[in-house]
Amino acid sequence: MSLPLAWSPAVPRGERSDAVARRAAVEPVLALQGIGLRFGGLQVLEGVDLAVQPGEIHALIGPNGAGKSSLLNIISGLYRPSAGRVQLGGQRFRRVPTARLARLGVARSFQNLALFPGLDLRANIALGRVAAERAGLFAQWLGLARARREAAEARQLTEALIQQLGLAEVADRPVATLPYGLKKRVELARALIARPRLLLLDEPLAGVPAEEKPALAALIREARAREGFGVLLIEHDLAWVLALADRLTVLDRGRVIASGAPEAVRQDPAVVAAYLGGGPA
Ligand SMILES: Nc1ncnc2c1ncn2[C@@H]1O[C@H](COP(=O)(O)OP(=O)(O)OP(=O)(O)O)[C@@H](O)[C@H]1O
Repeated sequence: MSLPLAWSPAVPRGERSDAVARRAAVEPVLALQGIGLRFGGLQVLEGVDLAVQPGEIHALIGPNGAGKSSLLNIISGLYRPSAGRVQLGGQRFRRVPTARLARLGVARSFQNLALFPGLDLRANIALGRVAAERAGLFAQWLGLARARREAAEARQLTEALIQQLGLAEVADRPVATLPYGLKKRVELARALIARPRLLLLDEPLAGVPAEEKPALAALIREARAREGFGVLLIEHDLAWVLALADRLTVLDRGRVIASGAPEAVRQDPAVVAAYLGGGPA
């Protein structure tokens, strides 16, 4: 028996680029060791181990209330785990320093869009670069060489992403006037402009019209192949998870009940039982 799901329409899975293969030889972009989380008497997570390799799209799935968002909040420093360590950018943390996330190579998109509706799309994307800039505001004000170089690079990257994500025709429009599917692309572009090593995506396809999902999923895969970053995503649309992810980790009531390639996980009896018992996530 396997999860009652049809495989999604083909997303080009693509060959992993040489750059991705080279980076795959190095350490994981994210490693969680023995993560536990308690809220009062509620044990939300317990003994969670998980690693994301460079160039890997890793999906975190599980029934409602399994602890997926809490785990993402721990990785981005919003929650402090009650046990375990998070390894990011070669460093191990009990609590990840949120203010240093960009410097640690992490970018995150949110379930509810966090865009500036009055600003045009180009400005929204460029803002994603600010946290990753090395030259401080003072250097920018002084017009120092490094700051000028970074500003030029940010403009180039913005334009490249606008092209790559198919946003050229709407680049000058205020984000508020864009349909939801395009707003999701802007949010993806804003995360990508920081050139992350780890991209955290919270329900990247939620609310996107069905006919636009294949294109958005393909854009995520293409960006990953081009840049070689690792992705950890939460997505409730399981058909798309199976099409997008290279690897799945399944949480149920705060514990990892399965981890592996999508086809193997899909047939795992514990996973089937968790979903059938609790209803699809
Ligand atoms: N800040 C908090 N305070 C208290 N309890 C919390 C907090 N955040 C999460 N929880 C609890 O932790 C458990 C896991 O919630 P979480 O949102 O992480 O699950 P999830 O797998 O993301 O669920 P869903 O798929 O429904 O979004 C739930 O019982 C939730 O009520």
